[in-house]
Amino acid sequence: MNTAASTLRAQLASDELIICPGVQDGLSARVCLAEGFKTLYMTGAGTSAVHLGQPDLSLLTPDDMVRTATLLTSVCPPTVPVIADCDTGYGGPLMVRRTVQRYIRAGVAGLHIEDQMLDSKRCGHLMHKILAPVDVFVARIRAAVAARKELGSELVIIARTDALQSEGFEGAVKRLRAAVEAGADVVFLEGMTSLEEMGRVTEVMAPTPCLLNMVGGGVTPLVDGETARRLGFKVVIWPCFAMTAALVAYRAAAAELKGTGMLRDTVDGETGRVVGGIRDVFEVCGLEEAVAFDREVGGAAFAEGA
Ligand SMILES: C[C@](O)(C(=O)O)[C@H](CC(=O)O)C(=O)O
Repeated sequence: MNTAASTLRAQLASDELIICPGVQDGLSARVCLAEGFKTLYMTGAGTSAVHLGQPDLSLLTPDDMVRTATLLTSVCPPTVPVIADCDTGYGGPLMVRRTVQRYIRAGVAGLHIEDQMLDSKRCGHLMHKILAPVDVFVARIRAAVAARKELGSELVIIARTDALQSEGFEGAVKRLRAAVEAGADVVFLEGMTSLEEMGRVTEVMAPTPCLLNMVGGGVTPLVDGETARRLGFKVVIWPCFAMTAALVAYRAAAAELKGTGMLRDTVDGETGRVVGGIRDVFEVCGLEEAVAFDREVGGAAFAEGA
């Protein structure tokens, strides 16, 4: 049987650039599936902002993350793998092992583990990050690799370093090399600040595939898919995609409701349907398929439709 992890491995082995929108809830995932994305990214920042209403500052627990992972994998077919943020692994090697195994059991196909300190961990595009010593980072990667082996999983392990800010390019690359030696499949240099750095990391880390993190309003210049490919990247994540789109839309709708006491429908000129109306939302969430399934297995509740 093809698992999501084996699908992700096949994507990594192909010529295609893997572009992953960042999602943190069922609706944002459904919208991306409908748009035809083949891989999704579960963002910690988005999970923190959307589920907790908190900034990306080490407030997430493994339970928060496993819950989000489970809801995402439950709406994705195994042909659409989910790559999940695993932050620092949330503790020492034993906690990393437990977390990684919970992610595997939740159906996650790939995850990244970083080298910030657990108690001061923050979004990689904020300042004054504090790094864990390299041997602590390597132990996290080794724990993830061992956890994968114990479950006979094909999970893709991505090593992320946040060392660029404090140790410079060479220091960061040293950490990535140590992580690859420990068994990481993909590397992620966080917080790059120039196209030059972006091209250099893929060159020096080859043949290990590199992940590029595109954060709106962050420190890394934003590039399109073609440029990312030309710079040598294999995976690109856009972690803020769903939360940014939601924030902008929430603000506009909140201002309208507050200002006028009502929200006007937007009607699609072609179909006459209300854009974002309740039927639109339910259909993105699989209304038709759910009704058909119920009918096919002999259920009577939706025999006349819904
Ligand atoms: C990739 C990331 O870890 C995430 O949580 O999605 C964040 C993104 C963000 O905070 O905007 C990061 O880059 O640290």
